[in-house]
Amino acid sequence: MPLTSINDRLRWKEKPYDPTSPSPPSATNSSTMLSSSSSSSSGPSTRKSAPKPLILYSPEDVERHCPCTLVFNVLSKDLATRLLQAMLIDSETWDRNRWWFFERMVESPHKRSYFAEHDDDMEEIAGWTYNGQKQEPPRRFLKEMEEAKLVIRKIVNDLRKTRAIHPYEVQGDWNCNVAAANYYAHSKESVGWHADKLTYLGPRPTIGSLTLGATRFFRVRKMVPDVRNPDTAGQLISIALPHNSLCIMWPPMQEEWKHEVPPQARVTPHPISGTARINITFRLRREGFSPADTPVCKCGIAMVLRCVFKNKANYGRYFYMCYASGSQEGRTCGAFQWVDMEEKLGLVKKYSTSLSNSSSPSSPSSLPCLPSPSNTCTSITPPSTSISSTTASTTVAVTVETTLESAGKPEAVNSNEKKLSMSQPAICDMSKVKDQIEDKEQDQALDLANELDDADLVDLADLSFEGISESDFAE
Ligand SMILES: O=C(O)CCC(=O)C(=O)O
Ligand SMILES: [Fe+2]
Repeated sequence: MPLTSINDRLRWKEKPYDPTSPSPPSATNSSTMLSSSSSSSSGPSTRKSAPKPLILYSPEDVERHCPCTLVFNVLSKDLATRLLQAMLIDSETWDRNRWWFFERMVESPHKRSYFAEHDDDMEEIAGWTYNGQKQEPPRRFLKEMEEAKLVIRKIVNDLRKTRAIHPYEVQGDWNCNVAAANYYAHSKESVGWHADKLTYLGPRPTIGSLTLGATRFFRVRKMVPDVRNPDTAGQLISIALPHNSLCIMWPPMQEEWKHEVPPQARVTPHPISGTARINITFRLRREGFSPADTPVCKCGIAMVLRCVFKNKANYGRYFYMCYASGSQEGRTCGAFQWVDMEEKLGLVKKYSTSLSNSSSPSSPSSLPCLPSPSNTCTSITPPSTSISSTTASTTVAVTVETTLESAGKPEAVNSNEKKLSMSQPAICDMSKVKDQIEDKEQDQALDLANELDDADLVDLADLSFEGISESDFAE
């Protein structure tokens, strides 16, 4: 019988024991494990300056530490079993991703396939380019995937009603019309550090990631220092994902965080799949971000849409860049172009007072919520608040008005948060954020996050490195 309430599903009574965990869950209530021991794959956790890794088992802890929601027992037991069985059969004909890594062709340490809901989606996905290469035509959603999609769509949309929706996100209902599926045969199969590509999903996507079969750790780390807690930049967070769990990655997960499924020493076999794990990421193929809307560089290959997270001056701006290096022996034409996301999304902007920290019109730092101190928009003061425009402070007063009619009046979603109204002006007082942290500290935290990337190159060179290897070619 399917569980009916989200609250039921968010509660997981039995925590699975995973022998590969450095700190297996205890019988006590505490499900957040703090451990300084490094996990099976080396990485930033070994660095002296890196904050201690966290290992999370409970939805409450996941919600607290990263922009993800974990839902246990998401499908009925029967549907989860049928879907796992159908995907195991289907996965026999899936393939590994291949791409150029410097001068050699490498392949992903897992198998992968794409699925589409409708015929139009099929045609469009057939035009998608990943790793600078045209993809195999997608498969049609299996009948069990259609069933799962309905459940996942409802959960995501119900939760979205309780969250602040950024103007760049899809407005109205979220749908999952495409899916990428991964097959990890055993504990050593993995996917490296990456963020899911925005090219065809658009900015600030929501992704529903379903796990079937063996429990694996899903690791996330924040690349952008949290202005309220810069020490956590680069912190490794491992989340145990058991059979029939849904991990919803909310924005700005793909802009500001990276994720991976690391190799493990061993996994506890699942009764149906043994050591294998199937993952299905349900996604929304977004209007305005089709191959026809994507610029092509001199290499004749679709460029990739990305967001700046390292450079402070351009932080949060989107750009297209050449992504041919994965397809032509590591060569790229170096093409680069900024995207005016507000214009692309048809948002109308009004700058109401002075911007002492003047930002480019195309920078989303001119929008409420950015830089985002957390996964939700918490630093929004009511529209009626008057704005100080003293030049010494970094007060940024921005009125944003969108052409979208969908949103209603502002509405409190909890004691601290106000739902962002799309049709009314919203004001973000940056001086409050700025007060909490000196510029220097921000730079240091940003440096730490960047340094951690360099550490990855050394430690994870054979598997993944941000920007170069499998990590960025995963999707
Ligand atoms: O297997 C997982 O949980 C993650 C897969 C993933 O990150 C992807 O497909 O982009
Ligand atoms: Fe991913």
